[in-house]
Amino acid sequence: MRDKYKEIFEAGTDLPLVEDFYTIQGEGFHTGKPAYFIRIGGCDIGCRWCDSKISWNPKEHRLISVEEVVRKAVESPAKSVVVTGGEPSLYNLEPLCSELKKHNIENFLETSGAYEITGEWDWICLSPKENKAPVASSYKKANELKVIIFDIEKDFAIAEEHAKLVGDDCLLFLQSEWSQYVHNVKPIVEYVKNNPKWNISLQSHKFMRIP
Ligand SMILES: C[S@@+](CC[C@H](N)C(=O)[O-])C[C@H]1O[C@@H](n2cnc3c(N)ncnc32)[C@H](O)[C@@H]1O
Ligand SMILES: Nc1nc2[nH]cc(C(=O)O)c2c(=O)[nH]1
Ligand code: SF4
Ligand SMILES: [Mg+2]
Repeated sequence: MRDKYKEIFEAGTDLPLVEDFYTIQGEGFHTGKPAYFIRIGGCDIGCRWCDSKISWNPKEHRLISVEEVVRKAVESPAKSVVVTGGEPSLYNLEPLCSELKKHNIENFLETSGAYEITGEWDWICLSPKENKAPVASSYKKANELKVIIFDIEKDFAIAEEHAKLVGDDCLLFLQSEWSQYVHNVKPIVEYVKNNPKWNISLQSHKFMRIP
C-alpha cells in the first residue's frame, strides 16, 4: 500500500476523504464530547471485524485538500476534530494538524499506530491490532490505549501486554468488539472490577444510533 500511494501518503496535503460529519465522540476518554469527524481512506491492516471496511481502499475516495476539509470543520460549531480512517498513520499528518491548529481547533487521533505517527496532536487514542502491531513510538505517544476485546479467552492477556508498552500517564480502556457485545459485556465488567487500572469504553454512538 505504501508504494502505490507513496506520494500522497508522504505529502499529506491532499487526503482521500471517506466521510466527514459532526457528531458526538462515542468512544474512549472523550465520550460524549461533540466533535467533527474526518475519516481518511486507506488501511492495509485488515481486521476481520472492522466496522469501517468501506475506508480500506484509498482509491475509492476523492482527494480533498487539507485546507478544504478543515474549512468544512471550521464552518461547523465544532471546537474539536477527530481524525480517523482507515489508518491515518499511513499519512504525513503534519499539514492537517498545522491547518487545524491555525484555526485553534483541538485535534484528536484514532489510530492503530502501525506506522510512525506524524503531526502535533492534543490527544492520541491508540487501538493496537493483531495483524500489525504498533511501532514503538506510537506506544510512547498514546494518551489513551483502547484495546478491542473480541475473544475473551485471549484478548485480556493481549491487552495486558500492550499496557506494558505505553507511558505511565496513558489511560487504559477495554472496548468490546461490537458484534460480540452481548457475549463479552459481563466478562469485561468483571475484568475491570478485578483490574481497576482499566476502564470500559462503549461504542456509545451505536447505542444512540448516531454516526
Ligand atoms: C475504524 S477504526 C479507524 C482508526 C484506526 N484504523 C484504528 O483501528 O484505530 C476506529 C476505531 O474503531 C474501533 N473498531 C473498529 N471496528 C470495531 C468493532 N467492530 N467493534 C469495536 N470497535 C471497533 C477501532 O479499534 C478503532 O479504535
Ligand atoms: N460517534 C463516533 N465516535 C467514534 N469514535 C471513534 C470512531 C471511529 O470510527 O474512529 C467513531 C465513530 O465512527 N463515530
Ligand atoms: S486498523 Fe482500523 S480501519 Fe484498519 S482494518 Fe483495523 S479497525 Fe479497520
Ligand atoms: Mg467508528
